Amino acid sequence: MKTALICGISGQDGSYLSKLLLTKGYQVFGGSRDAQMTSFTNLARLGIRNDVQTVSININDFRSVLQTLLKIKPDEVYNLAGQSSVGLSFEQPVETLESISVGTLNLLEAIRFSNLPIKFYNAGSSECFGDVGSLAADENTPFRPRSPYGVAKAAAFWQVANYREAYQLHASTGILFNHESPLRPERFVTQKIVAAACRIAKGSYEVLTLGNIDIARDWGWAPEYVEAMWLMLQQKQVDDYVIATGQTYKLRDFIRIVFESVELDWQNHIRIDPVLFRPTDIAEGHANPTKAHKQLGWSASSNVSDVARLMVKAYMNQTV
Ligand SMILES: C[C@H]1O[C@H](OP(=O)(O)OP(=O)(O)OC[C@H]2O[C@@H](n3cnc4c(=O)[nH]c(N)nc43)[C@H](O)[C@@H]2O)[C@@H](O)[C@@H](O)C1=O
Repeated sequence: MKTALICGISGQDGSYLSKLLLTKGYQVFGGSRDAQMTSFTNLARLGIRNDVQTVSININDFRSVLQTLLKIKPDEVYNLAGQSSVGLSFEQPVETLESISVGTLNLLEAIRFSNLPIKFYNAGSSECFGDVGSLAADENTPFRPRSPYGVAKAAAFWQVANYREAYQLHASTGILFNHESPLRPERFVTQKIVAAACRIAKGSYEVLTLGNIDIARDWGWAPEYVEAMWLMLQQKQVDDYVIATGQTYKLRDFIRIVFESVELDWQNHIRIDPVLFRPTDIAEGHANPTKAHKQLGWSASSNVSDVARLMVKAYMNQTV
């Protein structure tokens, strides 16, 4: 039986990845900063709260990381921890940089120091590319991040690449484009829209206030993306991969699809507030996930309409 340690177990990806690894017969340890004080509601929603052994680990504390690795001796470590909101990173740049870059470095250094044959997955991000216009970014596209979050993820990406070359670690970064699910908090725009549209459909008189709705993104379905994470660690040839659907849509389109699926006209229910615009943003995100398709045999099955409808369905069922 293989053992996996997932750092950042309480988030969307940590929960779906746990479920996937459990179905593959893994023993799953889930790391969280203070496991005794965390409610792990996402694990509970997926019905796997009692199947995951939770442990307290602060990846910003080298001692805590090393001790956890020596105790659990995992075959695979997944780093999904750290501040995950691009918007919040403008308000908390130091916490963002520390939790992402220093946290990743601590994990790499502890793996190296422990001498254990651990395979390491690092959660990278398309935010690293910045604004590349209509160019579909792949693994060779240079990074030019436009947010503290993107800068931190870029630093972590190069740390992983350096440890792979310098110390022959089996360490990969998945450069994931936006991926959504019912486990997304409302801090992210897709769930903010879904939640508001569903509440309005049920009689709420609220107005949905948004920032820049002219942006465009490649939105995929999170449960499919965790499969790509696992596949990366099963490869003999260690590498980094862009994970995305390969299709880009305007946020306006996502809003329209969501409101249409609850039989409302979106134009009657939203307001734009420039306060919600980011100091710098990415106008369009385009991806070329060909390498993942060719080498991992992975490709996205759900498109943006599937994502929107599945999220609406889940929200409606949950609150009925
Ligand atoms: C790949 C990347 O994907 C995610 O980061 P994100 O793209 O920043 O996601 P988001 O849902 O916060 O914003 C998407 C876009 O939507 C615009 N937008 C308009 N109005 C609102 C609004 O009201 N709220 C929010 N949050 N965004 C808004 C906002 O300005 C931005 O252009 C994370 O998973 C991250 O961890 C990650 O790695």
